[in-house]
Amino acid sequence: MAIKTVICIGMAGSGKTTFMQRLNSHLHAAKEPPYVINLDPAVLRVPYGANIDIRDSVKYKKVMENYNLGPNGSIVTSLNLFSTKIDQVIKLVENKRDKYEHCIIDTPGQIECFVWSASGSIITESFASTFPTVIAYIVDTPRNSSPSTFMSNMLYACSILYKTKLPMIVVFNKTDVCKADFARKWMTDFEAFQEALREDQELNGESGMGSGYMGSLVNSMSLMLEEFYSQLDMVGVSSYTGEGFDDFLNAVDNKVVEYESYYKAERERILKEKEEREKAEKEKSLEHLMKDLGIKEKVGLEKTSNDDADVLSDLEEGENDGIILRDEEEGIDREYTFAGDERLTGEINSRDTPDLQRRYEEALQKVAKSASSETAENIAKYIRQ
Ligand SMILES: Nc1nc2c(ncn2[C@@H]2O[C@H](COP(=O)(O)OP(=O)(O)OP(=O)(O)O)[C@@H](O)[C@H]2O)c(=O)[nH]1
Repeated sequence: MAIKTVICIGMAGSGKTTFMQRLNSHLHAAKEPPYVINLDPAVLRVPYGANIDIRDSVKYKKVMENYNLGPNGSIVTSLNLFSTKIDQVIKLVENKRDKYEHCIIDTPGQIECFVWSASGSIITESFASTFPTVIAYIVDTPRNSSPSTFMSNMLYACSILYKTKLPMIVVFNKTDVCKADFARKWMTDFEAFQEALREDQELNGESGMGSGYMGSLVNSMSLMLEEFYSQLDMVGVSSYTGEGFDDFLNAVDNKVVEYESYYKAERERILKEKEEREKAEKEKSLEHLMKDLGIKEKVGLEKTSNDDADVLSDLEEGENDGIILRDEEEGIDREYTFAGDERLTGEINSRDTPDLQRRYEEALQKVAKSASSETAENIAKYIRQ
């Protein structure tokens, strides 16, 4: 049986980590313990037992020092370094398919570092192409009770939905402080949202968010979001009390069915199209090259392909698979770490290893796009010159 994967994404402070902790204990109580992954390299304390923790592999502070980066740059670089090993992570999770029903993943609080980075896409894609994967978008309910903040958050969720092309559940967290009924109403009844906007304007006058330019922008945006809302499931939960977690798990099951029946086929179609486009481009570039060289027959086209280029991973399969003890006591044995791979941990200075930067960039490039068409284009350009 395929492991259902839930990737938790949300604005800083929305309660992702607390949600993960509660979900973990909820599944433990139901005798279905999940496989847990932490992808936040900057978090100080992980209050749940993680089976895979990025902090074991990449030392966030060392990356900051060695690469002269600020906090966000270091998070992105740590994720980049980690993503070069994602195939091994996927293999590990795959090997657990008989033991676990769910795999839950926590992501960095700096949402853009994950959602809009190349490594974030690589990690998400890798999971989504192997397991039925669902995005849980965590929202801080009390902070989103004003129509304009709500709208901004929904627009962000919308961009994530269209970026990842994965089924999404909007999780209104902290319902112990503020119930999520208003959100459900706003998402299903356009008139109710308009009414809330009007009330906001009356209450706050010109200084209110529902007034002036902002008001008309939010108004027209809410029309556009109707289509987006129709693709979503929403649940209200409290990570403090555990309220709503059964609903959340039901929503995950619904979305997994949706993933299998719609998203999977759609993803495969997009990937196939992309592959065909790249193949056509590659052949076109090679044809140019042959023309420039004055060779008439298209000899050895396959040979010039870079398909056999070095694989990302330079660790042998199975290497470092041993159980490693972590910094703090979490009551669970971590199953995987890249500790010992100095390039990842940042234990050594990049200046001492001149090829470090190059290998890192190469690895990313190989994943990001097919190198072969680019190589052919470069050769053709060079010869034309
Ligand atoms: N009342 C209430 N507070 C909550 C709930 N969930 C989280 N919090 C609080 O919200 C704050 C942020 O929670 P975190 O779990 O650290 O949020 P996060 O999204 O992981 O934070 P970053 O990783 O820093 O972005 C903490 O003070 C939590 O105690 C909840 O269900 N109810």
